Amino acid sequence: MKSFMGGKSVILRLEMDTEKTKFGEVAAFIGQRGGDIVAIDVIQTSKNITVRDLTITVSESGQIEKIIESIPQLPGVKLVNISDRTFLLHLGGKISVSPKTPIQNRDDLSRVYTPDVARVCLAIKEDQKKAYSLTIKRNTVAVVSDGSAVLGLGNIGPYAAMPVMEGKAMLFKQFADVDAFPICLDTQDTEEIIRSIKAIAPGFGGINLEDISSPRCFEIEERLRHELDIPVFHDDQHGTAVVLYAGLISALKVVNKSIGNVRVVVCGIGAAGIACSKILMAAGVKEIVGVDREGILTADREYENPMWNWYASRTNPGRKSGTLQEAMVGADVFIGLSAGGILKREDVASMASDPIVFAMANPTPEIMPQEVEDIVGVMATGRSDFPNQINNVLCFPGIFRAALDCRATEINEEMKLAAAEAIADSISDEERDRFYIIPSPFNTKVVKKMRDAVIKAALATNVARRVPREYR
Ligand SMILES: NC(=O)C1=CN([C@@H]2O[C@H](COP(=O)(O)OP(=O)(O)OC[C@H]3O[C@@H](n4cnc5c(N)ncnc54)[C@H](O)[C@@H]3O)[C@@H](O)[C@H]2O)C=CC1
Ligand SMILES: CC(=O)C(=O)O
Ligand SMILES: [Mg+2]
Repeated sequence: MKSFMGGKSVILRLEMDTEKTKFGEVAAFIGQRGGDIVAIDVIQTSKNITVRDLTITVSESGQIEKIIESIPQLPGVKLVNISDRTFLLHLGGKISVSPKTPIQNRDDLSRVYTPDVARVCLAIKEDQKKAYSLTIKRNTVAVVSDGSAVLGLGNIGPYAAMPVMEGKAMLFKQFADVDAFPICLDTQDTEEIIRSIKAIAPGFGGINLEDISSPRCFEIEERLRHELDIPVFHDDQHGTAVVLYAGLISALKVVNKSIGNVRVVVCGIGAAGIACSKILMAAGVKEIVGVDREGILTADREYENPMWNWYASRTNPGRKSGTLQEAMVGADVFIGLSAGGILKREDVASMASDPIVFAMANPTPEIMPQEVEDIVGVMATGRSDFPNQINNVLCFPGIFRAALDCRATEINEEMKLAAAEAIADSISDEERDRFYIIPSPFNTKVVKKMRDAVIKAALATNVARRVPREYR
């Protein structure tokens, strides 16, 4: 049987002999096995035979496979076809390019293309800044990956990375009307990546680096920030840190603890884990203990990864050593940016009272919310199907909207902080509770608030090359 890789939604095409089984019996049979029929399409009917597509969702992975396996138990019912809705959504890719104006006659053709386009080209040659007014540059961002750290799936390469990058491009457009292109590079060489991105930069107003593994991601971003005059933003570092910070401010209010007094464990000292730790240090967290595959990072050891030596020298003031389990004892906050399923209920039970657990690995969190619901103060994941989604989708559309609108040369610390505060301010004290610490990506207030706050920060720090009309 086809594997659904943990999928929770499927379309089953069933042929039913209505003399042998009534549809109500089929529906009840599926319901008893945990399937919720959310749509029914009648494909064909004849005297005794009816063919229907049933769209079924389940709440737990593995249930779809069980339902499919048990269909032969139904008398007179034949399984004709199985479609995975998620794969259907990806057929042919998720985005396309469409012209802003139709080309209806030869006159249109000569203006959008040759000969008239040449005059526009020469105007830009004369004054390169005109690229912002006469091309797509001012509203376009490149979403660039090398496929080396895709979600928590690891180094799956540039072809397999494309669905995520297409998804990010969709989110840019839907949430902030930014035109984004997914670009997956067939190289994991630092210099080649830098060269490739610099070579494509003329057509873009910003570069969003995505799912490039650490420590290469740090040098790539740093070099590009200096060598390009458009914002370069590694989403997994800064987008994640902005949203994490906003989520933590809110969660601490729920459990009534202060940022200066909490003990924080960060698991996964890669791109996201390091950036999140940096923002927490800047916000006044005094005790952070970092844990990676080799256990707790401590200044008593020398690591091959230069970022880990840097990290160990600035965290773990008590020079603890040992395992993740040992780090968790008495901690107030767990921040997971590592891999799925590595945290156990006992680990959470060993934390301080009202623990905050942000299990942010995708697609599988370090621990599933249902395993610890009754013993956590606040629980969040990076996923869309649980409450409290802490995910960089809340940041990158709005922060780039602002950076493009004021033609910022970079996205600096002040702009990131302004973005975090705008997210946190989108929830009032009355609204906030343990299941609602962070606004939904569908909350249209967030991008507007973020745009305003980030543009003001860009203007105040002199990185804006254009003052949008409403700020003049
Ligand atoms: N919710 C969100 O918005 C975001 C979530 N993430 C998630 O965070 C995770 C890491 O992403 P990146 O930092 O971009 O990748 P990365 O490859 O730069 O870093 C991952 C780090 O986790 C460590 N790690 C892996 N398995 C581990 C284990 N069993 N125990 C301890 N450490 C382990 C690796 O050694 C590495 O240092 C991924 O699952 C990703 O999906 C990343 C960015 C945003
Ligand atoms: C959300 C995201 O960017 C990641 O998991 O890598
Ligand atoms: Mg990512």
